[in-house]
Amino acid sequence: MKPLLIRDIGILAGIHPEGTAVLQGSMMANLPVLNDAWLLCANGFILDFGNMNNIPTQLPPDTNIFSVNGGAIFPSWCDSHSHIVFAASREEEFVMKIKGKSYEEIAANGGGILNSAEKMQTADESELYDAAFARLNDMIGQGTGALEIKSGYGLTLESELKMLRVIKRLKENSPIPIKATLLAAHTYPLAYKESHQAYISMIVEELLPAVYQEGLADYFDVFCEKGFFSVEETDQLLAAAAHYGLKPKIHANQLSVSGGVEIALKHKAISVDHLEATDALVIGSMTNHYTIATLLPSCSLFLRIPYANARGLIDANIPVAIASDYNPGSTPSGNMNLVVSLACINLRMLPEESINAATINGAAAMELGHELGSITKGKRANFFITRTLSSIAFLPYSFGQSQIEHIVLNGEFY
Ligand SMILES: N=CN[C@@H](CCC(=O)O)C(=O)O
Ligand SMILES: [Zn+2]
Repeated sequence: MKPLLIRDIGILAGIHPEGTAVLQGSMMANLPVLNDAWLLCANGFILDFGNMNNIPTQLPPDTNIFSVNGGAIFPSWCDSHSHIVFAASREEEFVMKIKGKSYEEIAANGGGILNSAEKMQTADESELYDAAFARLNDMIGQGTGALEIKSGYGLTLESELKMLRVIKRLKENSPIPIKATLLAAHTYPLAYKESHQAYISMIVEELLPAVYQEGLADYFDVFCEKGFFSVEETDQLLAAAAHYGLKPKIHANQLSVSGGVEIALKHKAISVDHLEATDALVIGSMTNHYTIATLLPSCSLFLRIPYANARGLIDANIPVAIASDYNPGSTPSGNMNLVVSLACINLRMLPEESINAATINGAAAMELGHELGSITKGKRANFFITRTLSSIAFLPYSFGQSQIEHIVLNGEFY
């Protein structure tokens, strides 16, 4: 791998100082930039950067020199919440929603997660892998440079393991870091509708030990919601997962104020995700914890549900990340550029706040902050190069229109 010097960078964005772990409160609006810059990468990492006035004259041998002619560079998006392993799309539910059915009504009639789970039972593992790899590739092309992927469409021992093995293969073959999350507690399979404890026992006594043995998961997730998993069931599951060293990243308060946030905080969750239904009490309970609030504005757009109270969370000094939630039901899109625009438009986050939420705070929500999420010396050289931008704000402002011209991963053009 040859060293790479990029020159004539109009805006080099996200040059957070070494050691910046996560941003909260007013710091979220601080996106440090350098204008008229160069950037040097070697062995897959960021070696140095500076102003064009001081471009290095002594370069490592064989350095490739590339001018971006005034284009901007941003650290790759760190997408900390996705469900990209699935067997089939669900556009029939999309049409049902257009005709007036709600997400809950569709789910209660065997659609939703159960619809995906039924198809997962018979899905071929290598076909699942190929389809997920194609989605991953699309996301990388849209600027994503780190990704979390959940199971949760298996809902049986065999199918959850099948999904996690697909994620493991994606991890092994992906050019970007991937974190795996066990989400067997996504919904109750029909057979367990009246015997929740039997399904929980399967997760605790069979699935968790098997997942641990094969090293298939980094995190544990529960959909804590009315009609899905109760607070008590979530508590029980998170305690069991902790025995296997799996920290929580949970779905909470998507459809109602569920108590999921408080139980996640009790178990020291890395993040609580969704929060479309969040009142002042929930925000109050999150202050003085390190748990990140991961907001998913494309899900609100697609389901026509309320948007999370990002301003309330930021004003209460809670670190906010944003992520795609790419899945076949509530968010069939993994485009983080759109997520960043929606965060500005509908979460009323400033462009700087949105970009930080999708980069450095997204990395923190996957415990990858030491290697990703900013343009910092020593970090992995994952970033994207855009056309010339009149300002940082132009990126989210030009919503739905890609400004990306090149992707660099591990210090090489992708
Ligand atoms: N809410 C739970 N899980 C997914 C949707 C799953 C589905 O509908 O397939 C979400 O994050 O939105
Ligand atoms: Zn989700």
